[in-house]
Amino acid sequence: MVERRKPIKVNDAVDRVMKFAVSGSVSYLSIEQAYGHFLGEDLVADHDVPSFDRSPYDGFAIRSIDTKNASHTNPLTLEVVGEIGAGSLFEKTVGEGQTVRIMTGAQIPAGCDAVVMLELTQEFEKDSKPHIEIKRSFNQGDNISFTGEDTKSGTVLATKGTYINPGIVALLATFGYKDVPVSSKPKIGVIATGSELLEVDEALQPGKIRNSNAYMIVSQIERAGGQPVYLGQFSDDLSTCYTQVKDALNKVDFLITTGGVSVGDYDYLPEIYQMLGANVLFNKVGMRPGSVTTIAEKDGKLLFGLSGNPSACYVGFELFTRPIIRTYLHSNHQCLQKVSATLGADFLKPNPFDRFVRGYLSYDEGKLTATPAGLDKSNVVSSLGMANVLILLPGGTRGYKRGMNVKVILLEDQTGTTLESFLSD
Ligand SMILES: Nc1nc2c(c(=O)[nH]1)N[C@H]1C(S)=C(S)[C@@H](COP(=O)(O)OP(=O)(O)OC[C@H]3O[C@@H](n4cnc5c(N)ncnc54)[C@H](O)[C@@H]3O)O[C@H]1N2
Ligand code: MOO
Ligand SMILES: [Mg+2]
Repeated sequence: MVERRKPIKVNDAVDRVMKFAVSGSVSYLSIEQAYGHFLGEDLVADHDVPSFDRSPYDGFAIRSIDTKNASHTNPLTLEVVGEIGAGSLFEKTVGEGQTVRIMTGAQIPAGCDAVVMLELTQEFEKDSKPHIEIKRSFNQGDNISFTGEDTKSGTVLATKGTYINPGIVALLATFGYKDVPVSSKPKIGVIATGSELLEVDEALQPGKIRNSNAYMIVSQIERAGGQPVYLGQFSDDLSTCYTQVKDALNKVDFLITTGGVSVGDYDYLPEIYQMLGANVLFNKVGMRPGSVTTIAEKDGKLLFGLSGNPSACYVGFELFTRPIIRTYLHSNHQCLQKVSATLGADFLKPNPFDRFVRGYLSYDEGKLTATPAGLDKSNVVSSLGMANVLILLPGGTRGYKRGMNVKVILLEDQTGTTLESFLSD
């Protein structure tokens, strides 16, 4: 009689795995390479931005006091005593009745406290000297971009573990990070098991399939921020698979295997964990797909035994491996975000287990709709291509009808959420 496995709840499973989460080290990359990595330390402004009062317009820097009585009927004439573009300085102090032609981004000259846009002035020559006419008054500070108005020195602009998007790259450059401290990516080994597996460039043969999981998982690792180390595909042979898994553990931070975790004659992973003396955290989860997901730990190193079925493999990775990767990268938003959406199609099949249905989000007049992406079986691959969310349908006796409110897990989001909020939502 085959062992009967006792399923645990998805949240308990996530919690058990996360007890073994560790953070990695910090290394340096040039700013050109930093995009797509994760900050290895807090990004703190070490100077005010801007670091000097500057003009937000092309125009004239003036002393507002001079314009006190200026109006349409009483135009004010000022002598233009200089001209500065961005990056240049006006070295003298501007005096009464004087102005300096100034370009966007240039430092406000000493003596001036406001800027008039070019369009509001009339330029002319008097006594062979350039002058302007202004027909309204200005207040102190009008049209000045003040020191520190963008950000003040000492402000934490992004915390350690933040995903480096193009905006973060702009901040890194602003604060002079030629070399950027980044979280070192965890090395994650990938082994595919199965005697039915063909290489991706092999022609189909009777009873065989191409190994899609390995390439899918490698991409999921990259999307999550890890560094995949593909170690190959192996036939269902106990001693080969054992040796491969044992050797792999010395080379990587975590190891993912796909296939061989169920109760079939050639499902060797449970035996391999036993031979390794690994501590199996669970081998059955109350979820579909991915109920056979098995996770073990050997000397603190996690072994993710993901299902061979493509959709089950995919979901198991996003729920259990991704938060481990993000923790390694120092993120405190390790888990994928959950948001509310309207279910876009009936899903009438009830199931005692929680379902994670591959779906896609659409945005209809500000309303989020999540629609199942295709056939919802754990052995299908076709529904994965369109999936950008997992629609969470809690287990129970009822089916779900179009229009109902559901939670969805955002697969492509980089912000994430805390473990606490993921588990409580
Ligand atoms: N008697 C039972 N049978 C099964 C149970 C069960 O509880 N009792 N669980 C079913 C569930 S649920 C799943 S999910 C699968 C899990 O199977 P394994 O993780 O042991 O994976 P395999 O047996 O190796 O393969 C399953 C399936 O996936 C295909 N596969 C495997 N590797 C790949 C790959 N790299 N790329 C693409 N496809 C792959 C393989 O050909 C099989 O079709 O077990 C059920 N059975
Ligand atoms: O682990 Mo299986 O995916 O529940 O189908
Ligand atoms: Mg099997």
